[in-house]
Amino acid sequence: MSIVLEAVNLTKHYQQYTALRQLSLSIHAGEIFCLLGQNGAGKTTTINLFLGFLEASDGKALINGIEVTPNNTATKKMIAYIPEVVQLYGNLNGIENLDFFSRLAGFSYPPEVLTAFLEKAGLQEAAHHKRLAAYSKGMRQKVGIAIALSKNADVIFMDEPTSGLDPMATAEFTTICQELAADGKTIFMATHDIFNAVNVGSRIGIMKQGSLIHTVNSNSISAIELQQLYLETI
Ligand SMILES: Nc1ncnc2c1ncn2[C@@H]1O[C@H](COP(=O)(O)OP(=O)(O)OP(=O)(O)O)[C@@H](O)[C@H]1O
Repeated sequence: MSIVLEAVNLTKHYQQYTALRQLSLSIHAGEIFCLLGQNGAGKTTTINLFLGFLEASDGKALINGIEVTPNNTATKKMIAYIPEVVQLYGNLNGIENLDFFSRLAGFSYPPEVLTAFLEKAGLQEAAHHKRLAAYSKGMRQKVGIAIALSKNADVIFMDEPTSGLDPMATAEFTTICQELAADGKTIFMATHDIFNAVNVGSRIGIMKQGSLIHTVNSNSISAIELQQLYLETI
């Protein structure tokens, strides 16, 4: 499998403070990588460096072998970002939001294709024509996933995707992520949800104070063991 995301000694300083310290990591196509760590451990900083929202102080972030910082426009086309709360237009419905945001990214699709993206993202058809203001957090997230699909992104970054989701919505979210990964999409998520990380992730990283301390394969560890390792690490 090809390496889609790569960090090479990736480092970020804010004045004297080091938020990310020499992160080296390779993530392959079809992987779901979950990054755990306490508040302030450096998870969002890592994502922001891959997104090109921040410039590295040292080292580099690469997407499909292309370094992010000097090639921001090219790498942005390969990725999508789903924040903790997906910002959409409350007075537009699901289809209209998807149409708007996919056009912003330079794509124009007929209604049946937009519908297919929403279905692939797990949004029930009955909701497609409802105004976003009536959507739950899980439904908004599905529109976010549909936008990522419409952009043809290879990599989807997610920040705290399961926070505030009920167990049913979390289980649905897990299934959708696994389907996306089976289609070859790469998912990188920052999360505090240890149980979900074991369930959905193919690999899990644990960060402490800007350093990646452990990476483990999810099939080699139980949720209880991961929780133990996490508590010993942080
Ligand atoms: N713009 C900034 N200026 C100064 N320090 C910053 C800035 N952004 C982040 N930091 C610091 O960098 C560290 C890492 O922050 P980051 O947001 O990456 O953590 P996190 O692991 O995502 O935390 P959380 O789980 O709370 O989202 C924190 O100590 C934070 O205060």
